[in-house]
Amino acid sequence: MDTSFGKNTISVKEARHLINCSMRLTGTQELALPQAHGRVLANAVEALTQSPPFDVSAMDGYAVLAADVPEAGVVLPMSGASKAGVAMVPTLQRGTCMRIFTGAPVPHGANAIIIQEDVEAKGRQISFNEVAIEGLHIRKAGLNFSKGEQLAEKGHLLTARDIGLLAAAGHASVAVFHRPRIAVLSTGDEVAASMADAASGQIVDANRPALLALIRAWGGEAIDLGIAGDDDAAIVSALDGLEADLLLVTGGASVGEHDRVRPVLQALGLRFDFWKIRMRPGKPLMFGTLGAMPVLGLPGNPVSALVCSLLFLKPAISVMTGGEGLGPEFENARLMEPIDKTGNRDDYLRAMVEMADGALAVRVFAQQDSSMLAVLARANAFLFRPAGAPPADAGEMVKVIRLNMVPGY
Ligand SMILES: Nc1nc2c(c(=O)[nH]1)N[C@H]1C(S)=C(S)[C@@H](COP(=O)(O)OP(=O)(O)OC[C@H]3O[C@@H](n4cnc5c(N)ncnc54)[C@H](O)[C@@H]3O)O[C@H]1N2
Ligand code: MOO
Repeated sequence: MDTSFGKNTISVKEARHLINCSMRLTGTQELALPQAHGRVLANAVEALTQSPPFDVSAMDGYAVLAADVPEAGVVLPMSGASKAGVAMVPTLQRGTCMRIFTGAPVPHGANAIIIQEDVEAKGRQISFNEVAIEGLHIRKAGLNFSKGEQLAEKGHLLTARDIGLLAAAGHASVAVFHRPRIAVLSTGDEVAASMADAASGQIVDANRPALLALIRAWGGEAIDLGIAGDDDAAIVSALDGLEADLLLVTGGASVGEHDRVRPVLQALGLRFDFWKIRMRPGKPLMFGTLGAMPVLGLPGNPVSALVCSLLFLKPAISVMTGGEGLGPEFENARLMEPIDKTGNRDDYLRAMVEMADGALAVRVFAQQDSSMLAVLARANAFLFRPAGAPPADAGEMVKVIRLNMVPGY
């Protein structure tokens, strides 16, 4: 634990571990399937029924016993029909055929479907222009899934595809984790809520809107605490009565005497786990707990705040909803242009990746200032360089994080 607030810095991995360890699992609730979209499953889900429930036809045509149509030119009388949705499965008499429609149960005694384009119907006499092969155009019972088969794992984020699948498997509702309640407070005398509110010398708050959006995209319930200026009373009042699973504060994490967040939180009883990590951008990240509530203090620079969100907030939300709290995925890419050596912090450089000769290629933006949200918004990747990495030439392999692989980022 760093209580000196000055010299010691910890690695991204250590910081993520400390943050994740402080996250508590939210409770669970049962939600009707359409409402469960985007939520995280609290239990594994099994099929309550098999699909299809019985052998069904995949085509409109005629059901036959394959042995009755061993060659083209056979003529069979039509003895009835099988339609989708009927309660009774009909029985096919040998030496006859039955009209059948897509999704209808295959009659007992039939084992092949000849599509209607391959027959000539003269009244009830059906002439087959194709040979019947056993199993042709039949979807066997349980082809899609069988009863009791596990269809989704605990911790899975439900997509629209899952919702359809679980409905087909007989579920009307599922147990999901509550959305973690995550509060966001922007700080700083210079920060205004909008252009209309901005006095001379102020800038418009970028971090709070972006963080609120990320919280929602990553499965949390966002609580907007607004903006507090650099004065103790405003910060205390913004936090008054707050009940949240995590508090995010942006700005005021650094060392200036106007950076009031840290001293105020400390006066309120915040127990610090760390302050400062070996990464760029995002060095002055702080983390601790205020009573039972974890508090993540993000740097005020917008790019720093958003890089830290990807590396720490997303995993933290995942832990609170039963996930493993892993960091973003790295992929290999070939450098298109040389890059400089890295300093004593891990670097997350704003970059562009593209496909070249079937593999990822990457180049970094010339401007990497952590205030430049315009560059971050244009970037589609971070190029990761570990602290102390030497210069790298065009053609060398490097690690990248593709931003369009991260939902909502
Ligand atoms: N002497 C030192 N100065 C600084 C250090 C340091 O180690 N020694 N670290 C620098 C680094 S790195 C960062 S990152 C910033 C972090 O500063 P704070 O977290 O205290 O943030 P502020 O000073 O309040 O703001 C920094 C920057 O970001 C703008 N900002 C703040 N909030 C918002 C917001 N909600 N929306 C848009 N922009 C925001 C603010 O106006 C400043 O320009 O400290 C360095 N300084
Ligand atoms: O770490 Mo600061 O976030 O470099 O700008």
